[in-house]
Amino acid sequence: MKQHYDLIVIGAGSAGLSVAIGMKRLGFDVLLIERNDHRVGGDCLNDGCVPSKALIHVSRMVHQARQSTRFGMKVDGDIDLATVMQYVRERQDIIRAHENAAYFRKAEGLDVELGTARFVGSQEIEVNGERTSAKNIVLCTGSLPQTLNVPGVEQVTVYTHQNLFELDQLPKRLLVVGAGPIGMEMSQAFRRLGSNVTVVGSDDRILSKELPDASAILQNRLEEEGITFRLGAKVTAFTDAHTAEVTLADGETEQVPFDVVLVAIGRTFRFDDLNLPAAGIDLDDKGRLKLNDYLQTTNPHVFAAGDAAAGAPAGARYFSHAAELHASTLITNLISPGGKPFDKKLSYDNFSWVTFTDPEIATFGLLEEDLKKRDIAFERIVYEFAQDDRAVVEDYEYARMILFVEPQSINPFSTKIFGGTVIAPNAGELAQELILAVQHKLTAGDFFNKIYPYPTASRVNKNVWVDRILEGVPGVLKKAVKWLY
Ligand SMILES: Cc1cc2nc3c(=O)[nH]c(=O)nc-3n(C[C@H](O)[C@H](O)[C@H](O)COP(=O)(O)OP(=O)(O)OC[C@H]3O[C@@H](n4cnc5c(N)ncnc54)[C@H](O)[C@@H]3O)c2cc1C
Ligand SMILES: NC(=O)c1ccc[n+]([C@@H]2O[C@H](COP(=O)([O-])OP(=O)(O)OC[C@H]3O[C@@H](n4cnc5c(N)ncnc54)[C@H](O)[C@@H]3O)[C@@H](O)[C@H]2O)c1
Repeated sequence: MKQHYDLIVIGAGSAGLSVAIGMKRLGFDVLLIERNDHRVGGDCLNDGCVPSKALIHVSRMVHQARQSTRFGMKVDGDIDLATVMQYVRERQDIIRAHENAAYFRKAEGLDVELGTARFVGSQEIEVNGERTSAKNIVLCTGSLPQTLNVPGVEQVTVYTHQNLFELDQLPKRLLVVGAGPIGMEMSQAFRRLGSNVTVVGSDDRILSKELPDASAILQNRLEEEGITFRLGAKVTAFTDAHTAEVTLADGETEQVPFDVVLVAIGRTFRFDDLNLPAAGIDLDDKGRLKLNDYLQTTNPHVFAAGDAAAGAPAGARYFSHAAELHASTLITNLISPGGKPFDKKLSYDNFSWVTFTDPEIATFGLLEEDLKKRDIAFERIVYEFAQDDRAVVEDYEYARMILFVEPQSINPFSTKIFGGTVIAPNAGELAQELILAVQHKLTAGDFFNKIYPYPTASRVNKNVWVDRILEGVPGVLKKAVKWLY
């Protein structure tokens, strides 16, 4: 470790790796600090995206195998969770082979220090008993699962995403507290692997950050798969190590027995070990880093990226690709000589995310509430997949696309998309064209004039426009065309 760097990055998760590698490749002298080698890759690799998506993959295979009994196949027996988790760990190890301290030192020439960093001055850090400083420092320290503080919780082994993937026996009864993305992805995965799953969610619908259409379609599918929901409800106590007292929406209470309880009720932060006061870095009233539009803390030399940037004025987005967006925004600003007036503000206008349930939910661009808040005139168009041949042959007619688009004008080909949601199998892939369309202001005509091979699933991206365009051609134009014919 040197005495001084151009940049110090604390935390080697999605955010820290993007900032550190990006700046190093641009020729800067960068120190990356992470608690220990096993944490390199952060939540995403170790106990977030990667293990959850590997588990979802296995559970989908099991589910599809069971579905084939409909066609006369004989499928029975139970899965062995230890073997499933072995697969999950193998997949993580493949990625870990190129996400570890030794690899980044050799392949990227990064200085990587394994230890817990703390501020000892405005631009000075102490790690492993040694001090170092930098022109700028980026906090990429992530977030933690919120804890469920109810009476009796001390008698319960509470699982969060941090220890869920250590389970080696399938719980017969899984209680999931929280109906957000972790709760929904994991409920379905465990249900498909064979657990009886009950979900307790405090909002009156699942995935309350999504459009109500998406919540309703997904809940219906999950109920068909056998998941039980208690919504508008809360776990108010644990009466013993395997029983939760749930207060329901109508005020009644219900005792819910369980073998394992997974708590996924959002994120929180702990900054105590960083000694932020030594660097003049303030927190906001929610305990998040106080940030401006440029991801700068109250110390002008210290910035934040990734989950740690949840206090940004643009809002909180807890995603690996949000960390990448923060990293590119920061790097652009750090290397541009202009200063504030020319710097890039963090914006989520072109942001998107996917919830990897089956069906998936992909949400992108400006949301309905953004459009209303900004007083932007829009129309909501809905495409039911029941009209699509591919959806019919593959049995997903329930799927739906909702787009927020410019109001119909004299030229129906010119309509642009502001944003929307697709709920369908592989919605994350179907939506990629739409995401590009939002970002590059493509028009209805661009989709209408594209020849989509029949019957690709993404033909829906054209079909959503067809009726609107044909009906939108002005009558006088139709008459003129007929007269000329
Ligand atoms: C179950 C689950 C599934 C998810 N699925 C997806 C998904 O499919 N797609 C998606 O985009 N997002 C997903 N996410 C969210 C995504 O994992 C996070 O948004 C992302 O990992 C955040 O990255 P980060 O770099 O900000 O933080 P982290 O990955 O948490 O990294 C922060 C690092 O900082 C280190 N650190 C903290 N303090 C110090 C210190 N003082 N000194 C040294 N090191 C320190 C920590 O050890 C940690 O490794 C999921 C999350 C969970 C929990
Ligand atoms: N596919 C993906 O990209 C993906 C997958 C998983 C997680 N993530 C990220 O991880 C973050 C954390 O996920 P999460 O699901 O924990 O958080 P979340 O905040 O998105 O959802 C938690 C849900 O729990 C509810 N809740 C809060 N307190 C409760 C209580 N006491 N009892 C019952 N319900 C309660 C909340 O109202 C909310 O609906 C998400 O914001 C998401 O960005 C992303």
